[in-house]
Amino acid sequence: MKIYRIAVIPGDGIGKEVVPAAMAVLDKAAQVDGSFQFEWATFPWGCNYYLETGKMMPDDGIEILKGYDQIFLGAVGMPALVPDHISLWGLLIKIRREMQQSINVRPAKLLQGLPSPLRNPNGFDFVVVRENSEGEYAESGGRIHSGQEEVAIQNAIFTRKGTERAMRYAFEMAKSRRQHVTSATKSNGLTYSMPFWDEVFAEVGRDYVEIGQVSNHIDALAAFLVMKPENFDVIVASNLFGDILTDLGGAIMGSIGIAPAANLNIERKYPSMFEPVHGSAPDIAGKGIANPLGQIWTGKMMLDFLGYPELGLKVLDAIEATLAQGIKTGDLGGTATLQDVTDAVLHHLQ
Ligand SMILES: NC(=O)C1=CN([C@@H]2O[C@H](COP(=O)(O)OP(=O)(O)OC[C@H]3O[C@@H](n4cnc5c(N)ncnc54)[C@H](O)[C@@H]3O)[C@@H](O)[C@H]2O)C=CC1
Ligand SMILES: CC(=O)C(=O)O
Ligand SMILES: [K+]
Ligand SMILES: [Mn+2]
Repeated sequence: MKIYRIAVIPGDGIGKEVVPAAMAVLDKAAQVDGSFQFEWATFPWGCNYYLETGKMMPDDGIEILKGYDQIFLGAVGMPALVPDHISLWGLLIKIRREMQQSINVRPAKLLQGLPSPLRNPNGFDFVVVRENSEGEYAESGGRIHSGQEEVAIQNAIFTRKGTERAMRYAFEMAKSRRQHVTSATKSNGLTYSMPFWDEVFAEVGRDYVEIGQVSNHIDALAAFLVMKPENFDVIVASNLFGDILTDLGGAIMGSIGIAPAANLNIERKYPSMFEPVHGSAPDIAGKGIANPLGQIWTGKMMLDFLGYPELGLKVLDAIEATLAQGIKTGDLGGTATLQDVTDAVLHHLQ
């Protein structure tokens, strides 16, 4: 029997609730398949750990994680007690960087059984390929002076290597989808990074003449996702633009609580990390009412990456069957608890 050793980091807030729910679904999926099992190792890293030790994870945390096949993470952040830039950069973004998880794949589509808040969702089905290692999220800059004289500088870093890597990944993905890539730009406002981004998109695009290719400014693109989301297939975006577009992707599905994501080390040299789009949702944490579907769909993406796409589809079918039954948490307008939804998914997964 094949064993997958998965490092689990529930993290903070609702991460602690949705992760065990998704683990139960993944264990059931493994049972349905019958050829493999998960062996979970849970690490209590996050903001409570920080409040006790002064660190979000131990100094050898990255080395520990390298010993596992993949990482399954919930969410990080306890903004009332730990500043967000400390908590996220000390754990989530640190893992993304040090494990060279350079691509963040975030699908969004109209689900069976879940009406979109859009009047005309037109069966939209797109994937955002978010550059995940650089761009606007760069530890480059500083703060000087204080009071009225204070200055803050935040640099964005775009390398040819990182930019090209994200774009090639997007074009390759489009080959097995609907043959179209949209690039999110803002070259009318950002005078260095985005003209460079556009040039690299045009260059890489020449290797994929059979794939449709369009650039949209990020502001217009955000509006198009609301007005005609069906026009998009693969969207390639920088780190910040991709971050914003994918909360929007969740919202037009029905809730950011269902949006999944995968931080991929595409070279498969280090573990990849599977964590949903949403954060730790402090406003609803600890009540048992968080939507576990984003974390469960994220688990489906881990199954895909491990080489079980048909099993992954069964998980997505079970999610849709649950929604079609009307078993929905409060973010989707329902009254079901996290446990009700998880039980229904487990029931439908046969
Ligand atoms: N990848 C990560 O670990 C992320 C962490 N964060 C962190 O999470 C904390 C809260 O950030 P926010 O900006 O409030 O974003 P958030 O995604 O945690 O929450 C935004 C809104 O969506 C709702 N929501 C999110 N997930 C839900 C779910 N599964 N079920 C039902 N409702 C859900 C929340 O209740 C809240 O009203 C901060 O510390 C932030 O830095 C934020 C985004 C991503
Ligand atoms: C940090 C964050 O919001 C994200 O990676 O989606
Ligand atoms: K998350
Ligand atoms: Mn985000």
